[in-house]
Parts: sequence; structure tokens; C-alpha cells
Amino acid sequence: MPTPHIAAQPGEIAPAVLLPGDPRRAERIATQLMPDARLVSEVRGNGVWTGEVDGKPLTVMASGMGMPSLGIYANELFSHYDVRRIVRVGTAGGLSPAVSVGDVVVALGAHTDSAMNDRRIPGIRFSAVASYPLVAAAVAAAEGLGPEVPVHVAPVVSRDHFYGNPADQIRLLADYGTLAVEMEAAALYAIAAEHGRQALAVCTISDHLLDSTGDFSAAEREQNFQRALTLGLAAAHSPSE
Ligand SMILES: O=P(O)(O)O[C@H]1O[C@H](CO)[C@@H](O)[C@H]1O
Ligand SMILES: O=c1cc[nH]c(=O)[nH]1
Repeated sequence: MPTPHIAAQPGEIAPAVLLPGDPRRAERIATQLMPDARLVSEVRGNGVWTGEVDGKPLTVMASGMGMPSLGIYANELFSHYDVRRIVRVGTAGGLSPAVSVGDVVVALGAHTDSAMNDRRIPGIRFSAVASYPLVAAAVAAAEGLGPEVPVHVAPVVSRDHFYGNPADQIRLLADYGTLAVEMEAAALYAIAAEHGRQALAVCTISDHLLDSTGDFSAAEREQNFQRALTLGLAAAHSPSE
């Protein structure tokens, strides 16, 4: 049965889902990877494409921006469509001198200023961490890209606000080894854990909080995802459960 936000029938969503934030990036990814993909939902104009890559089923759709939007889709994908793993192919802002625009960050864990994970386990500050088999698959794929492609494996921070990053907080996060800020990974990791499923976020650094001179344009945010996609697809289709 369809959900309030996804019109696909049971069986029309693959066990592996690529979930960028941007619906146009989702369409580009789906078209590039699966020219014969079927559009199985477009509730609220959010396209959902299912097809195959090298004989393996795959669904591509967008999460929208922020944890509440991602939370709706991730919950429905895991609980109604029995999705086994979700890989976010996102963008993020660099917050540390250790990353540059264009680099890729495999988000090992996600700090957050959101209250969404606070009430999950009373008395516990939840640790939002990626699924290790997916991290390992992404790292193996990164090794195949060669040393000239900067890929980092590190924590990110998932924030509720795009604007108004407090400078002191950003500096401390960088001091603690956090590389980038985005808006979805912490909720994705927690929802996957809740359902006993797998999740990973692989983000392209689209702008830098310490130096904006090389920031991507809106079009580049939509289009510059190839290396993150290579890693994300390898994770989504990695053999281990
Ligand atoms: O480019 P996407 O994947 O949407 O990710 C980032 O971009 C959006 C903000 O511009 C937020 O969703 C943030 O997480
Ligand atoms: O959340 C985000 C995403 C990309 N770039 C940012 O600065 N913040």
C-alpha cells in the first residue's frame, strides 16, 4: 500500500535506496545510472525512480532538506517498503581547514544540535553512527579512485539551521575532528538503527565556512556529485548485510 508521501506499490522500491537531498540531483542520478528506470512515485513533485545497475535493483529519490523531511521518507522506506539500506549522496559545508570544496566526506558519525534523537532512549545522548559495512565499502571504492581524489572518513554535524552557524561552535567542532556541516545524517543514522537497517551519508563539500571563495553555485550543487555517487553506489550495492 502507498504511504502518505510515496505512491509506489509494494515491490516497486528496491532494497537499496540512494537519497540525495535535492530532487533534481536525484533525477540526474537516476537518469545517469538507470536510463530504463521507472518513475514509481511523484507525490509532492518528489520523483522516485526504480531500476537496475549492473543487474542489482536500486531506487533513487530525494529526502528534501533537513531532518524532519528526511525522517518522513526514511521511516516510510524502512517500515512500509522493507528497504534494507539508505545511502545519502549529499552536499555539506566544510568547517575545518582539513577539507576543501570538492572533497568528499564519508560521514562516520553525525553530531547534531537537533532534538530529534534526544527522546529515543531516556537518559541517553544518542550516538548517530554510520553502518560499518557501508563505510568499509565506500572506503574500498575510494581506494579505487586513486590518491589524487581527496576522500575523508570523519564525523560531520547535522544542524537544524542552514544559516547562522555560531563561529565558536564551528571552531570547537573542527577542534574535535568534525569536518563538515549538513542537515540530515544524524536523523538518518538514528532511524536506520531504530529499524535495524543500514545507512551512510557521503557528502561532497560544496562550500566552506572558513573561505567562501571557491563555493559551488546552485547548479554545481546539483551536478557535482560524481565521486560521492561512486562511493555511495558501492556502499548501496555492497554485499554484506
Ligand atoms: O545538497 P543536500 O543533499 O540537500 O544537502 C545539504 O544541502 C541542503 C542545504 O542547502 C541541506 O539538505 C544540506 O544537508
Ligand atoms: O547544510 C549545509 C549544506 C551545505 N553547505 C552548508 O554550508 N550547509
